[in-house]
Amino acid sequence: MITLNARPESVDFSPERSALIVVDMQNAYASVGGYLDLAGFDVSATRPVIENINIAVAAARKAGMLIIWFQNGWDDQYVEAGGPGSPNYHKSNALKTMRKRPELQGKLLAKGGWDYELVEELKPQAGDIVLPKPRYSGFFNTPLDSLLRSRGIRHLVFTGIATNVCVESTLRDGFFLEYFGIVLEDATHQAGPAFAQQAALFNIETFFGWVSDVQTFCSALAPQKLVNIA
Ligand SMILES: C/C(=C/NC(N)=O)C(=O)O
Repeated sequence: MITLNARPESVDFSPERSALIVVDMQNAYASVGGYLDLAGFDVSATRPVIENINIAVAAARKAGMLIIWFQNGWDDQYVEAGGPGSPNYHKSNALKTMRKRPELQGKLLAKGGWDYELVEELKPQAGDIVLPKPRYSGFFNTPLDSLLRSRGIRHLVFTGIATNVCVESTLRDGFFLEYFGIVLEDATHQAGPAFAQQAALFNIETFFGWVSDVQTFCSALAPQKLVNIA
């Protein structure tokens, strides 16, 4: 068992029974020219988040944790997005942006396109799981729950974008399914103003889970050996 310093209190977890979840680190959410940028959200501070995710992934992999990469989006005809009968059709800013700018139709969050791809700095490796998801929560219409249950996984460590949308949605659903959710705050970024990040983290640490950071996570997984030089 490893003890991770976190807010509001430390959490004990076993790396073999935990997964590191990387939420939607696609060009859509982290790159200039991607969906969030085109829809008017600020993506200028996402580079350090990508670096921190790489650090957390390397440490988790070394410690024997399962790595799960989510990719949010739909087929290029947007059948999976739902038509006017779906709230997603009305609330998705990607779908709204494409209705406003028809030249983007088929480009935003469409499987097979650049917007849907993971950013080039992040590369899943053999043994990792890459899961497409059609809605904000990674538990909805995906095999996530059975993949986790069949491996005896109880703790989910979250990184990715956006803290206040897909990260929080997935962590909340996980809470209801009896998973322990932990967010590494400096490996996440919000969609919207800075207060959205603060509000999501407040909700998580107060009601649904725990909040820590990448350095603390890495130190917990690979504690430095103390050398007695006296
Ligand atoms: C706003 C948004 C967030 N997605 C996410 N990955 O958190 C969207 O998909 O429209």
